[in-house]
Amino acid sequence: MLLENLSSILAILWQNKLLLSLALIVYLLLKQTYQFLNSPFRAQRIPGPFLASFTNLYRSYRTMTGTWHRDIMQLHLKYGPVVWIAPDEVSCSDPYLRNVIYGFANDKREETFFKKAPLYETGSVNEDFSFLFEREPEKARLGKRLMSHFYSETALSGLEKNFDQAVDEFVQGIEKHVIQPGKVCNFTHWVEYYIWDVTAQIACNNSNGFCLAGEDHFGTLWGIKLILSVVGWLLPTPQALMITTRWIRRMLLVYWLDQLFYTGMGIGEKKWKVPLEERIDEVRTENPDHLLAKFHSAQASMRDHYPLGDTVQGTTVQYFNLMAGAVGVTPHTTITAIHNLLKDPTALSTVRAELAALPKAVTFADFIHYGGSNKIPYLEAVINEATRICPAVGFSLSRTSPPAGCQLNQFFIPPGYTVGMSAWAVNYDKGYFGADAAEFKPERWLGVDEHGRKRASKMEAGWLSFGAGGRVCIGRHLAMFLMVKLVATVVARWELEEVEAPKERFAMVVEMQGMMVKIKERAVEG
Ligand code: HEM
Repeated sequence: MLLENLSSILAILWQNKLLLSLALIVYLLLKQTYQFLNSPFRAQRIPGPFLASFTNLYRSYRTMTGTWHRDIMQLHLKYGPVVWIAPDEVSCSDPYLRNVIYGFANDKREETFFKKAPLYETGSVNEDFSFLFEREPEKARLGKRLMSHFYSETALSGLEKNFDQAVDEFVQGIEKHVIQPGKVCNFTHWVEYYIWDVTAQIACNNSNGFCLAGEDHFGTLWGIKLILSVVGWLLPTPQALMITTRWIRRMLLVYWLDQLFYTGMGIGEKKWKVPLEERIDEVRTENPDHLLAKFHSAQASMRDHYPLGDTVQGTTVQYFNLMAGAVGVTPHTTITAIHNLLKDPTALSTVRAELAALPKAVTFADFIHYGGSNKIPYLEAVINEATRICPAVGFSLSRTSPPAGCQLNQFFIPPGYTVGMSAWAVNYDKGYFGADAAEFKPERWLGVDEHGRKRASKMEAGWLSFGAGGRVCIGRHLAMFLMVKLVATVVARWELEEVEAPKERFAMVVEMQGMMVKIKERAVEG
């Protein structure tokens, strides 16, 4: 009887599409209302905008408009350090709570360890290990043990000639295509060309020639941005995971993914004629010291944990992680550093004086901390400050509240709910970084404070630009290397006149789009 009634209701709804849509809307409203009324966040009166506590659409809409990184700062200014930002998620901005959420995993910490939230799965497109999107702490630890040392200062220093080759090509490219009277160029694009060229250099010992040509071959850079934007838009939308599988997501992006790998491995437009596996074998056999060969050789050790994955896909996932971090993220911090130096003539001349005191162009040995002596502390402070003031990873680093739940100030977050921090909200905290937290001030990274503690250590213990704890960015040394070489070259050689300031746009990364400049040779005294 019940079944008969139900099937006749369904039949009526199916015949009347308007009624069906209305029924769906009523169902969703009832579900959201039930979830809202029973939320532990409501019971504890965690503050936040009503719409955000009721529906994910609030955050999705703000993400699509490209302003979420600034919106979340405003929410914290208005509502305090813990804010209800989505039906099952709170955001926290208090730097002192950073180590509660982003600790290290170990066997004894299962009850209190915060795993990456399910939304990270949105970026997973196959069965292989991905640093960025893996949620299981044990697997992430394995990946770090096997592969993060590829990105250590020492390992990267061994590839310095590849960085220098890309810098040379950048200089040649700017001299050939840009330095002409009155010519205005999109400098954001040029920094992207340089970082893409370095990436291909250190992974494949291959000169991709973007800088020499002064253009993005085959829409490759556009492809990386497209992939990151799509993933960024889908991250705050849990429905994306309900209606897609890894396979569907891969099929949606496969053209652009393959384009990236083939271009990175130096065969661009001939790509469909050469099987990916063959090309990887060629490149890694010829260049065993470069990153692609290392990604490939680590695959055998991953197989016990990823029996469904395979060596070619596993290698390309590592290459994608490198491209996303380097080409997707680092240009925008570099642009922030240069933009702020142009606005601050004193800082610019301090950097120039520091570089002029070096016997030759800056080398990694001039500034690495491990076993090295830092000869360019001010330039390093400029880059750190740019990374603090404009954290290019703009989304909340969401985690799942652990089996024991967690205490965030006066609020208890039960297990299974999502908690996260946005570097934009954390890095501007006046209580931690000072009343001038919103200002670009490299000096805050230098010297010691009134208690004799290194200022840089305090900054690093509070900021969130590279994440924190067990899932901290593995590419931060690479990012520094990329930025130091480029910023040093630009400010030492040329005068830049900013014709149009860069414009911020949030997708997953906060891009600094369209910094338009005129460039001319610099007259150096003596
Ligand atoms: C200025 C440049 C960069 C910034 C601001 C940055 C920022 C971040 C942040 C905030 C995280 C933490 C994500 C999370 O907890 O969910 C992260 C993770 C990561 N970054 Fe970076 N990154 C940068 C450059 C790079 C580069 C050059 C690479 C290249 C290898 C890279 C690779 C990664 C990877 C693979 C992870 C995931 C680590 C894990 O979850 O275990 N990043 N990055």
